[in-house]
Amino acid sequence: MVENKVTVAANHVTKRFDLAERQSDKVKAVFKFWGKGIPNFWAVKGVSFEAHAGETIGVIGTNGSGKSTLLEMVAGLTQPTSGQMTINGSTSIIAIGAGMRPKLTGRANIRLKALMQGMTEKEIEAKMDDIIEFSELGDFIDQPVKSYSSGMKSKLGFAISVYSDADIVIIDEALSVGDPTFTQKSMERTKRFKEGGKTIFFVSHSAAQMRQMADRVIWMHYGDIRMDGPIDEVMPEYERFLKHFNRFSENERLAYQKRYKEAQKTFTLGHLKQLERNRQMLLDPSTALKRQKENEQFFTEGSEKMGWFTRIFLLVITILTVGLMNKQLLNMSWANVAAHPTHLITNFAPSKLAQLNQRHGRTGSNERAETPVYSATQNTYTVKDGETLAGIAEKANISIEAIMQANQMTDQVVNPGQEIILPVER
Ligand SMILES: Nc1ncnc2c1ncn2[C@@H]1O[C@H](COP(=O)(O)OP(=O)(O)OP(=O)(O)O)[C@@H](O)[C@H]1O
Repeated sequence: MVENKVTVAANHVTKRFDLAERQSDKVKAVFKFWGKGIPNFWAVKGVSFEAHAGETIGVIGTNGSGKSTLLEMVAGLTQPTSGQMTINGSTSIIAIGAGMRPKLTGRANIRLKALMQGMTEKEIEAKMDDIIEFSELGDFIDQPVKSYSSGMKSKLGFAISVYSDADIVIIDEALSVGDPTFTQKSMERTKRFKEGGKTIFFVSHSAAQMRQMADRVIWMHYGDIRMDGPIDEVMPEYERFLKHFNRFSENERLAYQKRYKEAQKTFTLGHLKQLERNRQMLLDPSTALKRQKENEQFFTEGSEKMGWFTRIFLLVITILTVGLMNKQLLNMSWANVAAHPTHLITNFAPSKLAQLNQRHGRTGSNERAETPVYSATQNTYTVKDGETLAGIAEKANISIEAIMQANQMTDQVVNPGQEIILPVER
């Protein structure tokens, strides 16, 4: 039976955002396998549900509870951090301005979105007039979308989706900004989707719209599913919560939100795994271990999947590469590479590299440089009391410039006890 077909299956799905504000934090985020230092925020904390063909599922929750993040994962616009989101069919999301190119006209956006949803040019041409008529945008269809009001964007998005024939339609608050006549017309159309066996996810803060549209409701609460069930069971509970929440004083409300948001920052996949283990034990202790093993994959994220062996292997490769570059570029011995591992970095400024290239006889035009070539296969020399750079240069029969170049010195000051490189002319 069509109605029993599972179209969406979410299995312990999470979504983590990095709260990295500064650029340096973002650079650190690239090296995630080091793992620490970037504050996390878990917008979705391990949700599981199944949706079927012919179901209209309302998604409710206070602001920031994770509704849009969850549905963006259903639409495939963003990937879960961990867990599994299985989508069985094509998807279409209608959110205010979602997927619209603001600089293109309404008509061009229709064409683009329809192409992305797999329609052929011929199909688009055949449906174009109907889509424009449904959108009620009239002459504005040839104006850039950036000039549209949010209601107009929503009308355009809705009109495109009505004709896209996707199996899973996600309506994320798109009906909250249109005028009542358009909203009513769109709701009627959505009901027809349902009759056609599509799965509809419907987000709205309007209890009346929810009651008119949905037969089942998922209540999102700070990244968790607080309730999932028939509308007659979930809506009264949600309304009771809202009534209670709205009676809070400003301070009580802030404290409540802070407590939950804090839990979203300190959440870990280990914690989720433990909760699931406990749940399995309560359900059936005899199969709990088996289930635990089957579910293991859902509690690791991409970067965590990198085992310790891989991490150590990568570390060794990185050290060897930097060492080899030091040796080749700076002509250092392995002993010197070990003694000055950061030498390459301090030499890496473009001007320094140019100096090095010159030192190695490499010029931009691949010609050999005329200037003497010094090798940093050095003698190191310890500056004695009262010695000057000029005196050392004279004794060693090397120019002051060559010594300064080999040691990246910006002035001629040397101090007793300081180790300097005396380069050898090749
Ligand atoms: N790119 C992002 N980076 C950091 N945090 C984000 C990002 N996107 C969303 N969030 C946070 O994730 C949480 C969930 O956001 P989401 O938009 O999914 O909530 P919502 O339930 O749809 O809210 P609303 O009803 O206001 O639309 C919020 O606390 C939000 O601040």
